[in-house]
Amino acid sequence: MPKISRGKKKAPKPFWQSGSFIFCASVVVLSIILTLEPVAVMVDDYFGTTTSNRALQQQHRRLGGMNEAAERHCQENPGTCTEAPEDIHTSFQVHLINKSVYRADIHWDNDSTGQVISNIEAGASLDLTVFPANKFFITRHGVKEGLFDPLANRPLRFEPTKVGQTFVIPENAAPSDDKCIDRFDKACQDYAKAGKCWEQPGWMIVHCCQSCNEYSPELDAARLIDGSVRCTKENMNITEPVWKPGDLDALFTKWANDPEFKQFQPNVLSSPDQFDANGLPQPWVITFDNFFSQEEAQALIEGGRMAGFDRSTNQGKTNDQGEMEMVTSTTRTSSNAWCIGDCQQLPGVRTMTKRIEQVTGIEEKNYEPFQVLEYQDKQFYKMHHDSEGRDPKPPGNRILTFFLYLSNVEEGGETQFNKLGIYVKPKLGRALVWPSVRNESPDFWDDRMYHEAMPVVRGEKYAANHWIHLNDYEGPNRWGCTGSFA
Ligand SMILES: O=C(O)CCC(=O)C(=O)O
Ligand SMILES: [Fe+2]
Repeated sequence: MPKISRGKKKAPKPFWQSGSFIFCASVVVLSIILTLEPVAVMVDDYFGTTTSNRALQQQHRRLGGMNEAAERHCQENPGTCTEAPEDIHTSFQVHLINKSVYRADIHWDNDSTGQVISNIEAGASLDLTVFPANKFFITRHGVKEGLFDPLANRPLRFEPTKVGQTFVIPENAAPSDDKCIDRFDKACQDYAKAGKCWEQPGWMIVHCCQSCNEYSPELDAARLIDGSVRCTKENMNITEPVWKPGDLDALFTKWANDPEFKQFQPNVLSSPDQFDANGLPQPWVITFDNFFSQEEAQALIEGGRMAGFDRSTNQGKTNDQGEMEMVTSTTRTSSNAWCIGDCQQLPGVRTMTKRIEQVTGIEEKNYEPFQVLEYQDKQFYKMHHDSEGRDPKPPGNRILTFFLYLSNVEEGGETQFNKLGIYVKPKLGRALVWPSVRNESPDFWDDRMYHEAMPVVRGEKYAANHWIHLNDYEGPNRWGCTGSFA
């Protein structure tokens, strides 16, 4: 199911609720009960040859009710529960070689929007375990932009039929020159017919341009597919930024001094009253040590689980359609989930956002959805900045980070501001707040605000980011103009 930005949409029936899946799951369970030894051997075999698929696993877990053994089999053998094979032993291995210059994702074609089962580096090869009738398609890594066979001008697809087959992503495979195409045949037609092109224009234009042209011609998807045409500030109605010079200082000063904020236990860790070695005023960093309840923290953690925690990614290059490639991060080993859809509606999540709106005076439309973070043993996030010099995208720079510690951590997991020498210990209920821009120029970053998450030494760390932008974020996000569809 696609992550259509921030809105709600009726999900297509997942495959594990289909008759064929139930049949498949029953076969797995029965095989395990009746012939424990061979099935165990077979599953062991699979471990070495397939990449476990966390997203799939989490979807299964979220939906619940699935037999544990069947669930494990299907998780560890991505793509194997798509069709009802007559006999579970009919699975077989095929070989995939990537001669292209692109790192590619392999999607199991589920007749919807596909399910990533593995990825393959440029120049690498891979063994895949598949079942008869499984179909696959290939995209650039991290976005669903299909790789095409340029000679045939067709998306690259493969449909294994026998053991040992080798499939090749050719040297000159590349995204199609024609950008106004449907990335998914049936799903695009179905969504466009159901009026989704206007409901979720960004996702639909980028993924289903051809169908939007056909079913909602007045949207003019063929023109808007070009990110530089679609995402202008004029089109996005971006007018007044939420902060003018001086507003940043005024807000933090109020937090530090006004009695109405005492209930949140403000604690100033750095402020312009202090001076650095060059005699320059220091930036603001503040904690509110009693900002939210345990129930609210739990709501965000649960919401994160509902949305599905995935290994954290960074944003990579932007393509012509305005999508940013998601690149698995090496500087960040944690997992995160975007609190969208049902998560966003949880009462504890609503009250948290409302409180942040109240204390900042900035409306929710300028916020990214909560990003919930999960750090297990030894996981970290190396030094980085939450914003960039001058962010040219319509929402503009992230101006403020509201960072919420959703758990206590036995040891480690501090947030360190590398240039300021400040360490903040995780504590349930504590909010750490800092600006990413300068008081005198809120559209430009403050390069002193580099920070990092120290490795968790003992225990687990849960936390959440609420990033606030200078301009409206919600509108540009709906139109696919923020670089991603989270
Ligand atoms: O986990 C932390 O302490 C900081 C995380 C962070 O900086 C981020 O997610 O951008
Ligand atoms: Fe950060």
